[in-house]
Amino acid sequence: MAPHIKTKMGVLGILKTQLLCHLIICYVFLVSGILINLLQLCTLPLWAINKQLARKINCRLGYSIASQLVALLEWWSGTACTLYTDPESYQLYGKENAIVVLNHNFEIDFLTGWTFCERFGVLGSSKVLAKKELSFVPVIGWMWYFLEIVFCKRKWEEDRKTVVQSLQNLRDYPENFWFLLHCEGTRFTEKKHKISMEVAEKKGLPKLKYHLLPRTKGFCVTVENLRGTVAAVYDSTLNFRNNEMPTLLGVLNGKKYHADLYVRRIPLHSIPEDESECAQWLHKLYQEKDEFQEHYRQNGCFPGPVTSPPRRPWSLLNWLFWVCVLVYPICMFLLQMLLSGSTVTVLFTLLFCLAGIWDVD
Ligand SMILES: CC/C=C\C/C=C\C/C=C\C/C=C\C/C=C\C/C=C\CCC(=O)SCCNC(=O)CCNC(=O)[C@H](O)C(C)(C)COP(=O)(O)OP(=O)(O)OC[C@H]1O[C@@H](n2cnc3c(N)ncnc32)[C@H](O)[C@@H]1OP(=O)(O)O
Ligand SMILES: CCCCCCCCCCCCCCCC(=O)OC[C@@H](O)COP(=O)(O)O
Repeated sequence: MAPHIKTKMGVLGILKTQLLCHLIICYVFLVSGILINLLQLCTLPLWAINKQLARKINCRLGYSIASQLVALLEWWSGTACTLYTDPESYQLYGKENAIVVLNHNFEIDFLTGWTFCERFGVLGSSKVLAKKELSFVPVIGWMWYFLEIVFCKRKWEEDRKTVVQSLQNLRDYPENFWFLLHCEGTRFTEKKHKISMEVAEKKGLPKLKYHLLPRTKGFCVTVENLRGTVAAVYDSTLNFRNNEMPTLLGVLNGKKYHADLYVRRIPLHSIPEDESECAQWLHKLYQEKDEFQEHYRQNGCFPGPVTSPPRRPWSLLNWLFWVCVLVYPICMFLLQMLLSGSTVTVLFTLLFCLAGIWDVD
């Protein structure tokens, strides 16, 4: 490689680890996010007049928030996303509603999931059965309120009514959506795995090596309420190459990961209607998922053909748009402070700028 190219890449790499860059990224995300949340609030009166139009507008607004984090993964960190799936199913991704059943092992599961949504054009309308606490997270949680995300307290007696109602609301959703379910209900840890396998033993269910015992209520109620609306279940298993445990901070620092996602499309009509049979079906699915994980450990890849979807420019363009809109005013503000003539203001501004440039490593 020519030395000047190597140096250029090195400079970019160093830039990605700089606190100042991180501060700018966070500032752009937070300020644009709050602005978009406010715009979403403005669509409230429209819901009464034209609900479907309000939903479509909110999908676009939601896209503008979520795709910034996606841009961070696919453009800033350059993380590669490989999809293992059969070509016939590939043709249908993004063109139908689906329930996505995904393992939950990594901090950036949600971001990788979003990245696949982006590549198949369903990012703005993507849904999830999420824990209630996430609805209070500024920007993302508030955005989710307008995107009709289904929240649960993970106490079935309290959730039953609200989850069913929220799922019923999605029956006439005007955009194709993927509904994500982490049936394990929480992120995998060795401790949780041990407890969950004790539950499996008590219930006479086969042990799982790589997954927690799935909670079946959420899955069964989702299948029941979205039957006729959703075409298939996408059984998805995610791993990262080289046993990496990726983090959001790693992504922010520009660290490149490699995600491998194995997806099987299972038509919804092949899933039993009876609740206990449906639960049994899910347990069997998780035993199969365990086998796929074993295959990955043994071979470093999933079975089946590789058909990686290309990244699209929209997430990057949206991000650059917000950077242009929001970085200029803050630069002007800092300049004004520096030119203010007040020693205290100038000192504080300089200190602030230096703190940003300072290399914490
Ligand atoms: C082509 C590309 C394809 C795919 C691309 C991939 C993805 C993209 C898709 C979409 C992206 C969209 C969005 C992504 C963005 C963000 C996501 C972010 C965050 C979400 C993460 C979460 O919040 S996870 C937590 C919340 N979700 C869940 O919990 C869902 C699963 N849980 C359930 O379904 C539960 O049933 C419930 C929540 C509905 C109710 O829970 P509860 O516990 O009250 O009731 P249960 O009946 O389920 O449980 C009690 C029974 O469980 C037994 N038990 C006790 N202890 C355990 C244990 N440790 N493990 C297992 N089981 C246990 C207990 O004995 C009870 O048994 P019974 O026999 O009595 O029923
Ligand atoms: C651009 C600058 C970066 C700004 C930071 C953005 C942060 C976005 C946070 C979005 C959070 C959305 C998803 C979080 C996933 C998550 O939290 O899943 C919860 C599950 O594990 C279950 O949790 P638990 O069982 O309670 O451990």
